[in-house]
Amino acid sequence: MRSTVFTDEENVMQLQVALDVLDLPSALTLANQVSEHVDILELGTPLVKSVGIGAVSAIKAAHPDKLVFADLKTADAGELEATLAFEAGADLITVMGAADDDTVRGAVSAGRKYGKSVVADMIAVVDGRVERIREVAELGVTFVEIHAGLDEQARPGYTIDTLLEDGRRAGVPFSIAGGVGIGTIASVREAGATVAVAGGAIYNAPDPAAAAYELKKRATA
Ligand SMILES: O=C([C@H](O)CO)[C@H](O)[C@H](O)COP(=O)(O)O
Repeated sequence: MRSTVFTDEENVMQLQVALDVLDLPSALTLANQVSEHVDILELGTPLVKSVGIGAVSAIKAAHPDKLVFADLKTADAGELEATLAFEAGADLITVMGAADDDTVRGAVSAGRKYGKSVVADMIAVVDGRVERIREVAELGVTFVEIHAGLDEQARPGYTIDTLLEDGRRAGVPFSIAGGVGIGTIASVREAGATVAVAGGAIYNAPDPAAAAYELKKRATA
């Protein structure tokens, strides 16, 4: 694996907020509310699709001191899509871990060109997930995101535990996404995650700033 813009400083787990809103004013408002308590501002996939890649530039311009993560979930044309986001100001982008190896390689190649980071999103890779995590790590991604998407989370009986178990087994740097909240973030840290991703636990909270503050406290405890 290769670390570029992203640095795992002093092995302290970082907190990433997923701005899963659908318009730029709402994204900017939420980012302003929570930025002091988070390390990484993520433009969720629906936001990028709704607003366009210009949303990345707007968030970066408003928060130049934060890492900006464009959750592209690229499934094809890895170099092209990663380049679009890096040119727009993204510090990290996602490529699907389930994508063709050449798609992952293309995104990694763009990351190297721009000195930015590529994260492999393992959403929908369930069987053989640990093996695929190791393969994409070999392809040069900065870290993997072990992720249960919103649809998987909505199924009865969902727990974060299998994500954590695969993170422990994989032996490569990883983030966890999929219902991270006050009740689970300590277990994410204990599993050894580099980054905890929280969306709904922050944007659905009555006070998003307070929720981000509490998560950050537990992320670093
Ligand atoms: O990536 C996400 C999802 O696939 C929608 O694009 C979410 O941002 C990610 O799952 C984090 O959100 P929560 O699960 O609500 O914490």
